[in-house]
Amino acid sequence: MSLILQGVLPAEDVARVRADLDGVVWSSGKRTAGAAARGVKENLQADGSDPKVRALEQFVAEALRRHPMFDIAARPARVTRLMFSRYEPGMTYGAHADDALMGPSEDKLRTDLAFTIFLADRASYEGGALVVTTALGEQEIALEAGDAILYPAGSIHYVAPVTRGARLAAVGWVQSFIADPGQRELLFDLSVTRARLAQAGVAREDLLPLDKSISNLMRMWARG
Ligand SMILES: O=C(O)CCC(=O)C(=O)O
Ligand SMILES: [Fe+2]
Repeated sequence: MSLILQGVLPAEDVARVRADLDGVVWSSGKRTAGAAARGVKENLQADGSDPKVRALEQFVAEALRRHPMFDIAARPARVTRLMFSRYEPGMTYGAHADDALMGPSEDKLRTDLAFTIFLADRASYEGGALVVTTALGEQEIALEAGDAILYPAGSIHYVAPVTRGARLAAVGWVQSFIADPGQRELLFDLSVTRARLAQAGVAREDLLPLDKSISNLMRMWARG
């Protein structure tokens, strides 16, 4: 399941992140690419060892975790560090599926879901859509600054070449408590329905059997 998360960062926070990123060192994205992706990855990445970049990563990661849909869509057990990427005209990231395991060798996590938080104003660049292959064909995702997409890390996807301006984004990966996408979608549907029923005024005690089912399915399926 893929999901758009609207308004992960409000406009003023996007502006702040962008201003701070203006002053950092950018180097070839090939340094952080897995073996399979190295040949097709042509972008720039902010230097993750810079404390200023690290602070920005944390700021953006906290905003993502606070988004009301992130938790029920991803059921995150662990999240990688974020990477800030920049694509200037001619830059692209060719078709690939993400590595199944990421992180330092002693502490790898399984990448169930990938996310991209778009940071550049949509009108400020051309090209640069994230294109994800789904059962229904290719889906092009180019969102407003501050919005994010959550999608299966195991899908084939690419970033279309940028033809004008600069595409700026933060990307990262999630290991979900619910590894199976079908089970995760089922829990998502139940949680969304629960929220809608509560909003429509259904009494708390009448929602208890549904709450019990959601938490017992979680208990049945969750693996840390
Ligand atoms: O920038 C994006 O939208 C996706 C980048 C990507 O596919 C990756 O870093 O593996
Ligand atoms: Fe990727």
